Amino acid sequence: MTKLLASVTGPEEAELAISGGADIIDLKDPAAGALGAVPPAVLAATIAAVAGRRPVSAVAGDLPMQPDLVMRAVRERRAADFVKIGLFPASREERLAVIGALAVLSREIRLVAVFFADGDPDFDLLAPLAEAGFHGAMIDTMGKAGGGLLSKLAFPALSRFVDAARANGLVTGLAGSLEAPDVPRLLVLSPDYLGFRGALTNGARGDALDADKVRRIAALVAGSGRPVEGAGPDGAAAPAGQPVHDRIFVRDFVLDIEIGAYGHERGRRQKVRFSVDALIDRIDPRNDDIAAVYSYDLVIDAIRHLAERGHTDLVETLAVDLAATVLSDQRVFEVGVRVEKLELGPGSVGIEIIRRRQAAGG
Ligand SMILES: O=C[C@H](O)COP(=O)(O)O
Repeated sequence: MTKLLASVTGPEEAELAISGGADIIDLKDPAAGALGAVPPAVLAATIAAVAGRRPVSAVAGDLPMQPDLVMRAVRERRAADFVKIGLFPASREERLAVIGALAVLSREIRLVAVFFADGDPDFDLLAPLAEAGFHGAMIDTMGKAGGGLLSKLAFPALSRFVDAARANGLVTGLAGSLEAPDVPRLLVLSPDYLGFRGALTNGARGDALDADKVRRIAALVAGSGRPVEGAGPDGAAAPAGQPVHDRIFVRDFVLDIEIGAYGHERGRRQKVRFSVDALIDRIDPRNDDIAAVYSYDLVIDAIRHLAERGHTDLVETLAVDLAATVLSDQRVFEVGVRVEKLELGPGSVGIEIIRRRQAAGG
């Protein structure tokens, strides 16, 4: 299950984060950069205040890729349960030198490497990180303006990161100006944790933490916040004679995809148009919560994911796989998928399928 990592500035905010439901207390000075470090004394005070109720992580700081500097910063924070080290922009050799030097500390300190979506992330470093004994790897953003993680790294790339990190035995985390609507989308990837700072305050990243904001994000990460009390299993009860389901749709979504059974269709991409209609539980007007709805974002992410998985011979396969992904969300009752190839003639050719959730036990 995905956990909530909350970045805090010290003992007081740690207390708020714990009361709001955070699973990991991550010490950071937001005013000092993406991975701005707090002094070791603040780390010690926070560890004492948290008193083992939650794991505490500390960041090493926004440091250049110089082994001596990074080693010193990590050693100073060895009291933390995890120390996060940013893989800031540098040559591969420079980053490898830092990773190699840290191997000696990985026996006594759980190290987590932080890639930056907007800082030349090199996922080929996941294997060297695992060899050096790192405990985990996460992605964050260096810049905190101009959009969050999903605007800086596409969903398929994030999916590849989570899969590759896991294949290397690393714990995985995603962060970077994440907002509430990002949570259900990223939960699809089942990262070990999602990290937040900005969304846990009442304003900017540097403002004070707000326990209610933590609570809301914690509920989303836990996958709760679905129908409100008394709404019944299908959301708001439908008045007699009215439909019990609503429909969300994505229409005419065109992507370039490697598809086709003919030889001339291999090794190239062609335009494919997707339209999806999903019947979902009737929307409950009392529950204005992103967690309560099955969002079209989830459909779009699923389409993009399919488009990046490599060559597929048949549109039928794409349609069936997309329908299965959409239906795998318990909030979807029935799905219609239309997949059309657009470059085989003056019109379009393709397939349209409808799939319905099997009744429980059926
Ligand atoms: O480790 C998580 C970060 O502190 C995320 O901060 P942010 O949500 O403000 O980008």
